[in-house]
Amino acid sequence: MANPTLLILAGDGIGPEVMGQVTRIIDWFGDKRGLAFDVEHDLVGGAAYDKHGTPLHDDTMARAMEVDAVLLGAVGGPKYDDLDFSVKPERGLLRLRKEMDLFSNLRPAQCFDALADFSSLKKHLIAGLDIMIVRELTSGVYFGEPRGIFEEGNERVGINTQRYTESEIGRVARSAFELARRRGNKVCSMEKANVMESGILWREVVQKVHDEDYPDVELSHMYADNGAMQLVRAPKQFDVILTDNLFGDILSDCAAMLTGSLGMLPSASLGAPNADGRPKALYEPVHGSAPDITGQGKANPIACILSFAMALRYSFDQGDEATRLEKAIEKVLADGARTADLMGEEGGTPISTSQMGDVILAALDASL
Ligand SMILES: NC(=O)C1=CN([C@@H]2O[C@H](COP(=O)(O)OP(=O)(O)OC[C@H]3O[C@@H](n4cnc5c(N)ncnc54)[C@H](O)[C@@H]3O)[C@@H](O)[C@H]2O)C=CC1
Ligand SMILES: CC(C)CC(=O)C(=O)O
Ligand SMILES: [Mg+2]
Repeated sequence: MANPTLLILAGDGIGPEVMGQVTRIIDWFGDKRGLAFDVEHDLVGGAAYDKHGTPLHDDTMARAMEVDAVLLGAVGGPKYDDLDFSVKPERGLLRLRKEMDLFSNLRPAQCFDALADFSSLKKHLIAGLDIMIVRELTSGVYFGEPRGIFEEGNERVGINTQRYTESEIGRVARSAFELARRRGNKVCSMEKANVMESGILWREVVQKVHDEDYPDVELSHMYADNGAMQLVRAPKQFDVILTDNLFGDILSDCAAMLTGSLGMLPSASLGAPNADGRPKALYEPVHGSAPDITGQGKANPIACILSFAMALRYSFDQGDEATRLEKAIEKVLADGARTADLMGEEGGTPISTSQMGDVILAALDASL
């Protein structure tokens, strides 16, 4: 049987640095576990703009549609801040999400025991934390029309449109309920139904999908601003949080700090299952290109490595191998391995991006 195919788009800033460690881990699974992938590399974001004048070449888009999974590092950076909006690096990533129809973005926030002291919250609030944010990814205000900056009288007006159809809400709600059934069986849906019509529709559709097909799952609704507050007040009250594109973007960065660092949070962006039952999928860390630490060997590669673990689980039916990788990360953290972002007030000597890769590979070897 042919090997599964992986398209790696390392992107910009720390993207290539963290992805460098992921490729070592992919090689390890090929060498030591007989789990070989056919890996291809291509450009996205500013790197693609520099070569092709577009943040995502059509050939790259076409290949993303064909492979079994895409792994992405990060896009963007100050070098590209003044580019026309249509060719900004971030547009390359948004095009991938839209054209691959990756409507369900899974952003798990789990607190590793070894980092429970490191979070900016008190230990008892986050020890054992395990929540899953399900963020709608292909619609909402990031894509709605009209959008743009227009002349209006003697000044300019910036417009973005929050737009959701019932079917867009329904399909992501289903994915959240399905996930909840395999976890703590609870979904909290977050919107702003008090001030936005799209929020009213969101709440109605989520409730209807629940009542018709998932009555066994515990469902609650919360305004997203209260949700942000509750996430830092008592995060363990949540199991699955279901929310839209914009609120999900913000709430997941917030959830990252519950786990200690934005450098720890992975994500999976999934579409509807293909004929073979496998969804189109893109895996990427939640963080961006981190221009402030690019090129210094300081980036934490764990979010990107955990994203590959999600690929093993969700695209390749390799849940046991995903767990092996997650346990290896748990072990190195327990042994005290820390990149600079994980240094607490007590200080200590951080290890570099590649040294974090070294110790995780050693822990994988020890797992055999
Ligand atoms: N999915 C993507 O490719 C995303 C891209 N971006 C883009 O990235 C650029 C920078 O955006 P920012 O707002 O600065 O967000 P960011 O996530 O790149 O960085 C925020 C802060 O977290 C730190 N950080 C992030 N990842 C880290 C890691 N792995 N290890 C250690 N520290 C880490 C950074 O050093 C920075 O202080 C922008 O161009 C933005 O549009 C932002 C978010 C997501
Ligand atoms: C297109 C991205 C830069 C938006 C973002 O911050 C994210 O998806 O996390
Ligand atoms: Mg974000």
